[in-house]
Amino acid sequence: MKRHDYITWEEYFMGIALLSARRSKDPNTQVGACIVNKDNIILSTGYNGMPKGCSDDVLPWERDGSFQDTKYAYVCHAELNAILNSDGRSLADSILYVTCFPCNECAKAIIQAGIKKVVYLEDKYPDADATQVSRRLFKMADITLKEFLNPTFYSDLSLY
Ligand SMILES: Nc1ccn([C@H]2C[C@H](O)[C@@H](COP(=O)(O)O)O2)c(=O)n1
Ligand SMILES: [Zn+2]
Repeated sequence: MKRHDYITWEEYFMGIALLSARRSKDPNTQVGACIVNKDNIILSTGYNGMPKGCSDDVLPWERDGSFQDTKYAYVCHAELNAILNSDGRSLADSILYVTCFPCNECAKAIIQAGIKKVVYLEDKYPDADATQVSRRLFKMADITLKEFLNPTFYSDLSLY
């Protein structure tokens, strides 16, 4: 008889997003993303990090300071990296699994890429302007938003 306690597709893809986040060098917030098509095939993954060829030993990881001296000016977000890592595969009607709610810049890229659903784990900055703008854009663009809720699964895996 087959086993029945296997993980769901959602748990599997969010698990991959969580594992991707562990590649991030960001000392404060590690974010991972996984994009999947309607046949449950993984199209791409990504995590937040400095652009290719730009040393993450040289660029700043600080949160505070002048624009040029903080990470925010340089870091590529996990969602954008996942979109750019898709290597020409169509992302039309795909689903994005991401460990942190997308910012407004990523929301624009998500919409333009044709992603139709965003499953997120944590809404870390719910009151931030970037989050409010994202929610507004997702609503207008008819993107489905779903919060992923399954703390037991992740504490079992010690991934989160
Ligand atoms: N949806 C998101 C949100 C944030 N990030 C990245 C950008 C930074 O590397 C980090 C946030 O840093 P914090 O302000 O929390 O110190 O996470 C992302 O990739 N995707
Ligand atoms: Zn973003």
